[in-house]
Order: sequence, then C-alpha cells, then structure tokens
Amino acid sequence: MGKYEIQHAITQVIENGGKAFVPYIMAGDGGLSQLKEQLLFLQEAGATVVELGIPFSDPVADGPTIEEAGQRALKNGTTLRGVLKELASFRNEINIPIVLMTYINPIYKYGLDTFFAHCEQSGVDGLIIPDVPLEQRDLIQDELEKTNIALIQLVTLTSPIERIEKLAEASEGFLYAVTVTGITGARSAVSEKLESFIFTLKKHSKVPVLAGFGISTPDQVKEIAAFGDGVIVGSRIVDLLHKGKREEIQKLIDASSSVHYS
Ligand SMILES: O=P(O)(O)OC[C@@H](O)[C@@H](O)c1c[nH]c2ccccc12
Repeated sequence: MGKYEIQHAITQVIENGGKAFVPYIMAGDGGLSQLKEQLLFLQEAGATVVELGIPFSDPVADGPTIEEAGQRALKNGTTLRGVLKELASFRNEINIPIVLMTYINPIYKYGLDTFFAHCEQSGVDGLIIPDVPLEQRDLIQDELEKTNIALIQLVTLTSPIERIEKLAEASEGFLYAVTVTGITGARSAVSEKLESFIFTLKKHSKVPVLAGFGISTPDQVKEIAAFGDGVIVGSRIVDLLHKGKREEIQKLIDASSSVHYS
C-alpha cells in the first residue's frame, strides 16, 4: 500500500489496453456499516482506485448531489474518525488503492500528526485536500513526508500555464484534471481544448493524468478517457449508489475498459 500503488494500479489498466476508472463515493451515505460492501462492489465492478469522500458541513468544492450525500452521512453520525476506524477493520479485504477526499478543517480538528498516522494505519494510499493549494502545502508537508501517502493535485483548464506546470510536477499518485463537459452546443470545441489541455498535463506530469468533473454517461466516459489515462466520476456514482442502480454503475465502468489508445 502507499503512494506508488495508485500509479501502479492505473498503469496496469493502461497496459492491459483500457483506461482507469475512479468512482467517488461519500463515506457513510447509506450508513458506515455499508462501506465495506460498497467498496467490494466497486472493486468487483472493475474500479481502478476509489475516491472516498469524508462528509463535511461546509463542502465548498462540492455540487448539490455530493453535498446532499454528505448531509445524509452526517445525519447518521459519520465522522472522520469513524471512517478511518471502519476502513482499518476491513482494509486487507480490499485490494484496490483508496484515496481520501477531505477538507483541511476536519484534519486540523483531528490533529495533523494523528490524522496522518491513522490514515496510514487504515491503508489510505492518497489524499485530495481541495482547500490546501500547492502554495500552502507547507501546512501539512512535514507530517505528510513521514508517511507513504500521495498528495493528489487538482489543476483546472483556466490555470495559467506556469501554475499548470508546477501542479503537474508536484502531483503524486495521479494528476486530477478538472474538466467540465457537456456544454450545450460547444461540444467539439470543448473536446479540442480538453484534448490539448490533457496533452500539456501529460507532458509535465510524472504520474498518470485523470480527468473529472461533470462526467455522467458512458459516452462521456469513453470520450474523455481517450484523451488521458482515465476518468473520475463523482455525482453520478453517488446518485446511482443511493438509488440502488448498480447496473448503471457497471455500464459506466465498462465504458472505460473499452477505450484504447489510438
Ligand atoms: O461529481 P463529478 O462532477 O462527477 O466530479 C467528481 C468530483 O465530485 C469528485 O472527485 C469530488 C468530490 N468532492 C470533491 C472536492 C474537490 C475535488 C473533487 C471532488
């Protein structure tokens, strides 16, 4: 387990002719006792890595679907401590890497050193902390360095090129390319821009480049995955899992394994 596992898992999928698929789920949505079964389902369905969200009362980077899932999870008593404890209890039964997505506030409350130690004990391979930009990485750097956990960076289409290069070079595990898809009437233009954006990222990144945000259909998975090393799907997965529509989740994952490098 650890930061290289993420890269390794993604590279293996690519070598087998597919693209990586990273579903995002909200820990505790449906009850924390469901987490193990949910992760086993995603693993069986072919997920490459799972992004596990920690519910938080003020999720500034999340859309309504994920915010609602977070509220459901908070309502049934889900805490960061509870998630890490639960994860530790069955982590050895899951063999795909796990990336935790949490804001910095709950981490501070937990205590930086305890948080990182517990993450390692629970088999967390990577972290996404959307409100700690690269410039503020020092806040957690010392504690992070004591672990074998990857800190994944997010980069957006609108970032200036110097910043894009810095983020691409700094990212561990994979680089998260934030894209927005499905804009009415501008589809081919969007695709062209996205393609060159991901090309630039791949040039500067030592780790695989995955695209996420706004991907919700198998066709979008195929289209976007083809540009880079794979995709991340959040809101759609959260929604389908909540509604028990698991065949639809399977279709999304299957779409990524049918994409090949041209
Ligand atoms: O929900 P979407 O549009 O499929 O996008 C994935 C995104 O939600 C997931 O990766 C995520 C959930 N919370 C975040 C906070 C920051 C960055 C990314 C995330």
